[in-house]
Amino acid sequence: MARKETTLRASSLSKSFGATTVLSDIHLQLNAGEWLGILGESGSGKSTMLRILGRFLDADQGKVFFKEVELKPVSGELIPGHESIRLIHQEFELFPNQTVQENIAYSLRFFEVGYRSEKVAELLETAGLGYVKNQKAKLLSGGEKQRTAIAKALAEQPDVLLLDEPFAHLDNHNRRVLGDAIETLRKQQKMSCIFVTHEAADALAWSDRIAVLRHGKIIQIGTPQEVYNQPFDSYVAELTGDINWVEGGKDKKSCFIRPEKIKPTKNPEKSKWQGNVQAIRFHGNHWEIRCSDGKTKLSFYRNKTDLQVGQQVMLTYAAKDLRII
Ligand SMILES: Nc1ncnc2c1ncn2[C@@H]1O[C@H](COP(=O)(O)OP(=O)(O)OP(=O)(O)O)[C@@H](O)[C@H]1O
Repeated sequence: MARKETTLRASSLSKSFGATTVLSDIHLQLNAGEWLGILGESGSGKSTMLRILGRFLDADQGKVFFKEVELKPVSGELIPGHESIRLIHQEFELFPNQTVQENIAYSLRFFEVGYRSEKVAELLETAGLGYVKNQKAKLLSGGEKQRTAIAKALAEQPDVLLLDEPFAHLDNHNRRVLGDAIETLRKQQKMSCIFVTHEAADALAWSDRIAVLRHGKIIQIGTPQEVYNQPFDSYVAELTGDINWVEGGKDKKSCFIRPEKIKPTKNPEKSKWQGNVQAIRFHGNHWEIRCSDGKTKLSFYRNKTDLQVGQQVMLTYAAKDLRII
């Protein structure tokens, strides 16, 4: 099997601010064309890691390689960053008094006029920005600013795009528009991308692989399916989705089942658990039904339901869907 080409690689990175260790022994590899999500809670060190990978901040220890060439320290240099790596901060860095298309065109200023116009038009179209192309950047909404910043960065055709919370503060619709835009542009330009997020749903939906960061350490790296279905520990299990802890493991948090794997049954022979409905919540595309037998709580999802609060219910699940950590 052909070996995957690595665009960015971090080896044993550590970083402290004063007495606080923010990153500790980070090993990471970004494959060519890959979309890697860094999932972690606020303060886990995500932005610090991106700044080191983008060569905006030096690690105390460890090395970063771009296409297996070690990046030089940034301290003491006038211009931070790297020509093939673009970091988009939460603050976007647009020219506020220039229009959307002028912002994007700026990244292409060294190219011939015809090519530049063609490329700007293409990026406006893919990023869904045609309707605001003549709007000054300072007048854009958060989602439009975010898309303009990404289109501007992509105009430079970087090998690696680093995105700091790209979906933060966006409603569902804009989240989808932005995600689709990045995905299309990324495929067209064969770019690799690392994005950080504290939202498990975004990491699961957009990543080829997810690295889970906790207190500055990567505790698991895997495909979204691996991280969701075979979490390394109870922290990852709870971070990545709703969970029911059930008996069967070595302690209270070692055996679990996801709510979508449980269903109600009317057949006592199939029943694995019996309790009463405590609450029913509507989530748009499914109902969440929370039950209790006085000792344990179990919740499950249904597309439709005629259950009532207080009603007795028997639940069943397949033994293969129980996960032991
Ligand atoms: N320049 C700095 N000086 C001192 N402490 C810092 C500095 N930059 C970051 N920190 C601290 O390092 C820790 C990690 O910060 P970082 O911004 O990397 O976390 P994060 O996971 O990106 O958080 P968030 O999701 O809230 O943005 C925090 O406790 C933060 O206060």
